[in-house]
Amino acid sequence: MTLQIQMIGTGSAFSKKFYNNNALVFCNGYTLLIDCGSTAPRALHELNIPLTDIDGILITHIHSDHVGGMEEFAFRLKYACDSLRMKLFVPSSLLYPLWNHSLRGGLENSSENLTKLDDYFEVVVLEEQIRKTVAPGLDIQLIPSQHIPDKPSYSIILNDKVFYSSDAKFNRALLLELYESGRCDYFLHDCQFQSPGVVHASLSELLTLPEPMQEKVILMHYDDHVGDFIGKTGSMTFIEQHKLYSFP
Ligand SMILES: O=c1ccn([C@@H]2O[C@@H]3COP(=O)(O)O[C@H]3[C@H]2O)c(=O)[nH]1
Ligand SMILES: [Zn+2]
Ligand SMILES: [Zn+2]
Repeated sequence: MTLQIQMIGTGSAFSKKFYNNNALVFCNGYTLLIDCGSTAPRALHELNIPLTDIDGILITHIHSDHVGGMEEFAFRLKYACDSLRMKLFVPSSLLYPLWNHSLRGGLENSSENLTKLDDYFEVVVLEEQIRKTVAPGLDIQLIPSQHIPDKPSYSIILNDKVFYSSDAKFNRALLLELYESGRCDYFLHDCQFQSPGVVHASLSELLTLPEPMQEKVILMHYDDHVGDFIGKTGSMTFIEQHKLYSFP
C-alpha cells in the first residue's frame, strides 16, 4: 500500500511565503491531516480540499502553527457540517493542554453543553512509542521529540517507513538508528537555517548526517529565505508545498 504525502504548507512558524508545516497523508483511501495550524483552513481551501475529505487529524504539539486552525475546524464541523465528528488523534500528554491551554477559550459553551474536546471530535488517545493502526494499512508511532523543554512534542513514524520529525531538535542518535536499522527509508525533517538550532534541527546539524542517508532526507518547516539555500543542502532536498509525494 503506497503512502502518499502532500504538505499543505512547508513554512516555519513565522513564514509569510509558505503555509504552516502541516501534512496530508493518503493511504488506502484514508486521509490523515498531521497538524492543523492557523493557516491550514486557507491552505486546504486553496487546494480545493473540503474539510469533509479529511478522515482524521493528528496533533504533534500545541504551538499555533500546529493547532491554530483547530478552532475553525471544530466550529465548522459543529455548525456547518451537521455536527460531523471527525477523528482527532491526540497523544495522551497533550489531551489536557490541547483543551485547557489552547482550544477551550474559544470552544467552550456551557449553554450548549460543549465543555470538552469530545464534544467536537471523536478523540482517539495515542500513547507514545506504541504503534497504532489508525486506519487499515496506516500505522503510526509517536516518538517523543526534544523541542521545547517541559512541553510534550512528538515526531511520527508512518508505516515503519517514513520518519516525520514535526518540530524537533536534531537527534543524531535516533536518526542514525532508524536509518541504519533499515526501519525508516525516508526522513521528513524540520530545518532551521540559522545555527545553533535551539528548538529545531539546524541545517548545519543535518549536514553532518552521512551522505547516503542525506539522499533520504527531505527538509521541511523552512523559512522564507529557502531560495538562498538551494544547492547548499548536501544531498538533502526541500519538500515542495502542495506537491504529492509517493513513498513506496
Ligand atoms: O524557546 C523558543 C520557543 C519558540 N521559539 C520560536 O517560536 C516558534 C513557535 O513555533 P515553532 O516551534 O515552529 O518555532 C518556534 C521558534 O521559531 C523559539 O525560537 N524559542
Ligand atoms: Zn512549528
Ligand atoms: Zn513547535
